[in-house]
Amino acid sequence: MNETCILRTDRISKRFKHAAAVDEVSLAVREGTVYGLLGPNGAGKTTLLKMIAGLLRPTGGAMWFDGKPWSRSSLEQIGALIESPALYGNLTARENLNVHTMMLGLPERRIDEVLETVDLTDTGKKRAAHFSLGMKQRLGIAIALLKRPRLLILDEPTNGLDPLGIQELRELIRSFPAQGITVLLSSHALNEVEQIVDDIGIISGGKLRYQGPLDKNADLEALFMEVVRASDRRAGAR
Ligand SMILES: Nc1ncnc2c1ncn2[C@@H]1O[C@H](COP(=O)(O)OP(=O)(O)OP(=O)(O)O)[C@@H](O)[C@H]1O
Repeated sequence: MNETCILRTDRISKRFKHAAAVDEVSLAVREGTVYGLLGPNGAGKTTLLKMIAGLLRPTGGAMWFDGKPWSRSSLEQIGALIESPALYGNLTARENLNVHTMMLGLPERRIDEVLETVDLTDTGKKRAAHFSLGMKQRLGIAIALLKRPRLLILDEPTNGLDPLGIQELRELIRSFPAQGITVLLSSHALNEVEQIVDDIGIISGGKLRYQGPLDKNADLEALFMEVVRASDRRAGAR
């Protein structure tokens, strides 16, 4: 994959005490695509995304954003929703967004723009605590979009959503590349990912086992099982 990459990691690692949660992972996320990071529970997906989003410090390797070494200033162009969105339950969607626009020093009109993008313009006086899970996710994404990121990181975005919520989120995510936003998301729901992503990376035991464009005719589940089982066998043989 030699096209322009908005993000590259070069053998990035994160060790907690003596165990490597992420072990020399080299990701290549092409600009203008949706990249799906797949892996079983505990594979290292969240840890990897947290390093890219500046929430955890790598213990090894390097990261490149937009062709330059990753630095704190890269975060001005990286939006992230990792784990559940941090919302004020007693505030409306607009009020939640207002807190963030003030903190970021952004004009208030951004609020209307992002509400429109995530289709939450009509929630009026409803407080976030009373939102459905799908609405909370979309408000979390709206917050991440406020600063107009070029890369949006979403950790398990469809987790816990009902089929309608999943469908709405899928359409939203698919609309991002056309708006100049590259998406890097993690998931273990293969059938959902299959319909959203352009490229996939399969991670297990902290290592990237496979990376490439998703072949729409290929059986993703079979590929996933093969890659993860082979890595389990290698781990068992050690
Ligand atoms: N702060 C921490 N301290 C010690 N170990 C950690 C810490 N955070 C994660 N780990 C370990 O790192 C490994 C990878 O965890 P991580 O949450 O990144 O996986 P994941 O692929 O996101 O899993 P899931 O799909 O279950 O969320 C796990 O073995 C986990 O126990």
